[in-house]
Amino acid sequence: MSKRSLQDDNIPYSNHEQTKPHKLLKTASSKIDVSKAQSLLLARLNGIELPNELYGIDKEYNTLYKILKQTVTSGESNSCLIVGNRGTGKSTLVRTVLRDLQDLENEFCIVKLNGLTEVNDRLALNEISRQLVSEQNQPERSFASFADSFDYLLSLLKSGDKSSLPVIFVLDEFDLFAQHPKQALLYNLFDAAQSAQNPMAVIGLTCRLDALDLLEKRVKSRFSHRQIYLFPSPNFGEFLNIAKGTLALPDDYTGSEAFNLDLEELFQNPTVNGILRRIFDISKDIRMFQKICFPPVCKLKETAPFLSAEEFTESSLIQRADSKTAMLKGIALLELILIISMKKLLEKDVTTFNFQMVYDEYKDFMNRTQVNGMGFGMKLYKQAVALKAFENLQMFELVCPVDAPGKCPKEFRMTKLMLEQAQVTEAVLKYNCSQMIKKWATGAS
Ligand SMILES: Nc1ncnc2c1ncn2[C@@H]1O[C@H](COP(=O)(O)OP(=O)(O)OP(=O)(O)O)[C@@H](O)[C@H]1O
Repeated sequence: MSKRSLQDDNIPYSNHEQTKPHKLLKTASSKIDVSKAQSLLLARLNGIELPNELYGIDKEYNTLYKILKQTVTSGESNSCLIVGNRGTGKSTLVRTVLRDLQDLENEFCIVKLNGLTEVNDRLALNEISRQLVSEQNQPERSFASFADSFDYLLSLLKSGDKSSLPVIFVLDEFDLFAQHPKQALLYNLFDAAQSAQNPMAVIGLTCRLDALDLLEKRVKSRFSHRQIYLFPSPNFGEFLNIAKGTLALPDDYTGSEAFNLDLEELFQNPTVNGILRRIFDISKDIRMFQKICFPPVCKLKETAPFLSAEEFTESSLIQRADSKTAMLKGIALLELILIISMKKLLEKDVTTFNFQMVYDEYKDFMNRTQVNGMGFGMKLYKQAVALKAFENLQMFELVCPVDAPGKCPKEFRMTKLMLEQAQVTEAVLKYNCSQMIKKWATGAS
């Protein structure tokens, strides 16, 4: 079960007293089964394997475990909605509870549906029947109509020896099921759960806080109104624990002790800590960190069995590359120079500008470099040519008008740059152009 974070609230990890990994232990027991460890970590990153532990959601775990245990052991029907942002651990929570329930003696069936794939009630019913049929070893059947299908499903639930088997329905992307016409599936499921024909639990997972409001009155009245809320990690310590939990090896893995000690060390590395801090500050989205983990995990090998901080840095830079900066790689030099001119205007607190102002800035730069005799082999383009380049930037939506065109001539229409100054600097530094332009863009000239 989950372990509480030992960190205090809102205290960065680096401020804590940390147990230094024992270098000797690391070298002495570095015999790690790398390919097994790599497969496990990749399975975790892909959401196939569950993490070692759940962090910070003990209460929610207990609530759900209690609800489902009652269904499995005492035959009580129930329904519950788990609400939380993307990546807050809804599926992980449900899967962990279901896994732990399987340790009990009692048998039960699980039916998993997803609103993204079961886009209408007919498909959902076929899927329910398919899963129940395969669970209960009954011959597969095809259905001509919705009614047939639902009748067959109910007969599976009600009749025969197997009728006593509790069924747990897990409805991922629950809000999408509410968009099905008449909400027939939800109505029938909640109705069956409420009328206790057969022990069953209906668990809905959703990101929408207003999911309940999407239900029709007759559906809502059959729902138990139990809701479990999950939130993103409230403090950096917990976020670090979840991130570390994704990469830690279970104790029964060969060399897990050395690997986990090295992991501790890695998380104390200022660069890796900085990457995590940035993700925590921006979005608290653990999946963003997991994306960064793929290349370092893929590069594990017998000769390099530990995760490397350099790989994390490189991978995070690739993940951070945004599409606009990437787009700037392919633009013409004149277009880039116009963008730098706009950046120069932004530096002077001029946030909206027309072509004429941008061209003047460009002309100024060219004159300065020519006068000092430091030309970089580029002549001053005529205004008409520069205007064409400016229009190209508008076409790429890197520059956008601030108001309706009206009768104002093109050169004087006010526009704004759709890039951050940092994005421009980053793009210029990567662009194959003269040092003089780079210096100008970075403010050194
Ligand atoms: N409290 C937690 N403890 C351990 N791991 C967690 C926790 N919360 C999230 N994770 C990890 O974050 C990842 C995303 O979690 P999960 O898939 O359960 O999110 P979700 O809320 O179901 O997202 P979605 O709404 O997109 O389906 C998983 O790899 C999971 O292991």
